[in-house]
Amino acid sequence: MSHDDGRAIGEQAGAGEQEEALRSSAAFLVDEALGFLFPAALRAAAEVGVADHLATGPALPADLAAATGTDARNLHRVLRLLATRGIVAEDEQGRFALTGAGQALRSDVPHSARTAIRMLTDRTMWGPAGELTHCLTEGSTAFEKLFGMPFFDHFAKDERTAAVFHVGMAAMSDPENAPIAAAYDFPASGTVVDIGGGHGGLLLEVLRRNPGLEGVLYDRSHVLAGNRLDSHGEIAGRWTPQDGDFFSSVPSGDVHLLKRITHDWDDDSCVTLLGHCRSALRPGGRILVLDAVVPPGNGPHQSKALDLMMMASLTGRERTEADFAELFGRAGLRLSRVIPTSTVLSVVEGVVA
Ligand SMILES: C[S@@+](CC[C@H](N)C(=O)[O-])C[C@H]1O[C@@H](n2cnc3c(N)ncnc32)[C@H](O)[C@@H]1O
Repeated sequence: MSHDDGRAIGEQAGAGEQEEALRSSAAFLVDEALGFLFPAALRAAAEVGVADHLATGPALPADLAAATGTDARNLHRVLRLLATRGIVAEDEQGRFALTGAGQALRSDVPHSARTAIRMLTDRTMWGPAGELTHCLTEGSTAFEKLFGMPFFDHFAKDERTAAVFHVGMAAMSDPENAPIAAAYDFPASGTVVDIGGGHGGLLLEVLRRNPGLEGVLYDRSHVLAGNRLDSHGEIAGRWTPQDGDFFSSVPSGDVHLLKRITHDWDDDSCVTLLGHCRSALRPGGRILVLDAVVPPGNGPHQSKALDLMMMASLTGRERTEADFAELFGRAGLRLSRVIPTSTVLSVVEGVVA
């Protein structure tokens, strides 16, 4: 939220007016600093499963507390803050109900955001974000300072955080997968390789829409174990899981998908990875980077926030179209098209140069 019209204080007339403007600006900044408590409340509500207990209708905090095994007075305080942002609404009898936005906090609805919220506000994300100053002064990731190893190495060693991350990542991706699969005109036949495909939600949508295609889900073995494709009989026999390290090699195919992969990594690592894709691409093949393209200007965009998560927890960054063109060029590829989708992500298409 922007506070004023962007004019510098000195441009506003009169000392009294200047002081008033500063008073109001200071109050604005304090409110902004307190803003971190909203995701904290959202996290708490997601953790204890408040929304699942509101699925059948409004409830008093005392009843909700009994159902969730929480402290009634403290739960009321959390709900009161969530109500200020339209997640729940309190009625005149003091009962809280889910709003339209709040429905997506339930676990039992399609595209539930509950596990995505738990992942995005987990201590593996929240801790490093609180150490952004380290990134500024040292120019390096805060994750390693706090956890002693790189982000994905930690998940390979710690089952709890791995489950939180990969389940949450699949949930965050879930509403994006069908629109992305629909936005691109895939070839009628051939092999699509989803590189770092996680639990496979995108590959599932691509294979469903394109019955002539086969797929490979490529990721670490502990991630593949949680894949969603096994439970979808309609694509049985048309896909294989493949375990590997994408910095060593990638499976060959006609279309390589990289969804929310390049933003995790620094430029040199991306060039290595894109180079492996280029070598493994069959003649006439394409690489589809599915990431946000940071728009110019001062307007808000999810990529500008996520970029700081990449800075704090990983070595990557969100990129502009020019950044992608440069990366592709360094890997012997040519950026052929950028196709916007109805999600925050675009399809950035690359072909062999
Ligand atoms: C940000 S997640 C994106 C997952 C999925 N593409 C999506 O959009 O939901 C990054 C994925 O890259 C995988 N990954 C990270 N390092 C890898 C490596 N060296 N080799 C293979 N996969 C890797 C992770 O396990 C994870 O599934």
